Amino acid sequence: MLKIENLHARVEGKDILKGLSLTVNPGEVHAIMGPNGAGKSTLGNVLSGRDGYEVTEGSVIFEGRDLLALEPEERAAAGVFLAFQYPVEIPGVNNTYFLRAALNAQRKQRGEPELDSMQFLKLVREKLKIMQISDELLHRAVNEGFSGGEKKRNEIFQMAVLEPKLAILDETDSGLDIDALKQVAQGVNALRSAERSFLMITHYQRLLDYVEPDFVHVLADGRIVESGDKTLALKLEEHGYAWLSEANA
Ligand SMILES: Nc1ncnc2c1ncn2[C@@H]1O[C@H](COP(=O)(O)OP(=O)(O)OP(=O)(O)O)[C@@H](O)[C@H]1O
Repeated sequence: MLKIENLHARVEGKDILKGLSLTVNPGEVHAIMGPNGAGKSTLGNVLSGRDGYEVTEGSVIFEGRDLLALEPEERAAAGVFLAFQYPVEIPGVNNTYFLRAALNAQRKQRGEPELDSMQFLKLVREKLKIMQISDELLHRAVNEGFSGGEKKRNEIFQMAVLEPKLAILDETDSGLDIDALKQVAQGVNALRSAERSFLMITHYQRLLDYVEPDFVHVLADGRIVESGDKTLALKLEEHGYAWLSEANA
């Protein structure tokens, strides 16, 4: 589904990704861990096509297509979703309206018919049920005045509605209380399927107690330096990243 080879990327003239390679097959959940400033968010931003990130070398093939050649909205329509580390507030824009506009823009790009308000409402109700969340946040402006946890839950709800093929979650667990963490994890698990893959950027192994990854990778200094199963996350929790450099020395 996703094949990243020797990816190099630069931000503001600074090299951040320095030869990152990663393959994700359909249905797999990959956790990306690593020290602060290693380039984890940069990876998510490069994949989603955010402005200001310059790819200087390497390739990214997504479902047989050159992802880097696509515009951000084409990537979204192709099924790439990024849940932001810091979700943005859009004052004055109703959350439900925003979601419907986003979904319909993607459907239009794919040549699918747009959903009218009744069809959309039906979809929203289904998703609210699956995600086990109340509709209270939907009536407010996008993320405006939302608590940190509410913003993260809203991101997961957006993901549920947009039904991406590849979901990149950038520290979606940070700042969540225990109940919200379980709720977000439950949402992710409900969306796991044989066709949908996840890249979960996280600092904490506790998320992985609830969403069991198929693979755990350590991203350090712009590349993947170690990969393993979920026991790798437990070792990192116990010993920290220094252990890895010592073990590899
Ligand atoms: N827009 C930008 N302008 C300047 N430097 C940037 C920009 N975006 C990222 N960087 C730099 O790139 C490096 C990698 O940042 P990135 O956010 O990808 O790291 P990270 O692994 O996600 O870190 P954290 O765990 O702290 O969230 C950092 O040194 C950061 O300061």
